[in-house]
Amino acid sequence: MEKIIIHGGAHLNGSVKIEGAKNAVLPILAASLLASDGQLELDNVPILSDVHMMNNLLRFLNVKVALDEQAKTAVLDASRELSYEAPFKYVSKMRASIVVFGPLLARLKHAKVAMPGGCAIGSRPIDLHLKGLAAMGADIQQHDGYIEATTTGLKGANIYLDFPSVGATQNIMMAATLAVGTTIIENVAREPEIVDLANVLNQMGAKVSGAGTERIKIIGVKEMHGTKHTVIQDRIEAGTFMVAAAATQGDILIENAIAEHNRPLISKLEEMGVKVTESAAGIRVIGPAKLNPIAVKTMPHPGFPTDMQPQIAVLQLLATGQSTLTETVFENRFMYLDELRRMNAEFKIEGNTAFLIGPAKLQGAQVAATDLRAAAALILAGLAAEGYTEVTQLKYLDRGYYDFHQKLAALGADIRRVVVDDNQAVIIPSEINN
Ligand SMILES: CC(=O)N[C@H]1[C@@H](OP(=O)(O)OP(=O)(O)OC[C@H]2O[C@@H](n3ccc(=O)[nH]c3=O)[C@H](O)[C@@H]2O)O[C@H](CO)[C@@H](O)[C@@H]1O
Ligand SMILES: C=C(OP(=O)(O)O)C(=O)O
Repeated sequence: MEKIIIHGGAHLNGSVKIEGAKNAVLPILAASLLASDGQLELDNVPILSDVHMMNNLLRFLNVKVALDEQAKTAVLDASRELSYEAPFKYVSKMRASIVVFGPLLARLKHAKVAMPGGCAIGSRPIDLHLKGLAAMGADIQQHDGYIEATTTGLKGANIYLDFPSVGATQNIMMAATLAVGTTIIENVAREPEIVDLANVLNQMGAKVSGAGTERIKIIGVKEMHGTKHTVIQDRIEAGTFMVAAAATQGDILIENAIAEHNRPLISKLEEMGVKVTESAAGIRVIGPAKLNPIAVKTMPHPGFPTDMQPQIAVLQLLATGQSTLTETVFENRFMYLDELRRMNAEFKIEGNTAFLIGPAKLQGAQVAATDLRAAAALILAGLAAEGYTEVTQLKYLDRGYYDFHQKLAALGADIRRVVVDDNQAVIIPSEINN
């Protein structure tokens, strides 16, 4: 087993570089399935366990995938005959694997994908994905833990999403690229990662317009081909380091972070009294001695991102006074708060709102991550706590953060990642970088 051990109290200082976005690269990797000709060449690929998982799934589907971990590039060739079936083994650990469904169906007229797994933050149904694909002429059956769809050929349709689901928008958008006729999707997700995917699709020969607005139009084309693309920066990783600076009275320049993608977080940090400056070099964040309490409510983009909810909670706990945190996107994303209670956090939860009582005098403890962003939040809490914090279940952290403890150590944190035996004795420092 591995764990991260943090001795809290350091004021983080310096600059940190942000990786390509997990939530952009995963659907873009899946989009490679649409190219019957040429290679999709990607730069700024984050080296994460989710990326390895998506690549393994694509390899199983007979896509040729070459990942260069040093150069952070990936080259994908889906010009060979593809398989239509994604078995449970390849999709069980990653929710995002469902985004192969739309491209497979569009390219092969047949897709069979096991119901995906992922972090336990909510029930995460896929009804909106399926409703959209059915409107385009897919015949969809659910059986034996699989969703299977066939079609004689997808046709353009008018689709309204009841909720601006990121995955449903991506799946339907990708399926529509090779459909006959025009598809209009309304009430779509507007996340920057949707825009990045639309840009790649257009470079691959698709005709997608409106990404980033509430309505996306896709005019179907006959064939798509490879292209070159640089994945956008990870706004959630950037946001996590912004909170790290704010929580430790630190001073961090988050290099190459895109402020435009992090407006709701920047606005909330400023409300708390954190100094945020934007420049061509990135975003500089200086944490004050005293933080103001605030109210935060997660919303689809451009609202406050649910993927920053556990991290901002740590900051709210450190603020002087009571803050509120309302989660409207996922129904079960407060599990990490019970772990923070071990570190002396005080809160109460009523419905989908947590009342966080500050200023918490956080103390080091042994805690276990319950999901990806919970892992980041527990580490942030450890940085601000008195004494030693040990965080386990690092498989969640590795889904979305590359080199996290090394990046924090380079900023002055007293943090290390170790392998321990069953008696919790340290065997060796971990060789793992992410
Ligand atoms: C790989 C990736 O990009 N993951 C992100 C993506 O997940 P993901 O694409 O799974 O998130 P969605 O936007 O689809 O889900 C948002 C909400 O809609 C619900 N829903 C979704 C689809 C559906 O068919 N039916 C339905 O009810 C979900 O249960 C959830 O409550 O967006 C989330 C919301 O910003 C982020 O937290 C995830 O990090
Ligand atoms: C919830 C997340 O990701 P996923 O949708 O891949 O589980 C996340 O990135 O915080």
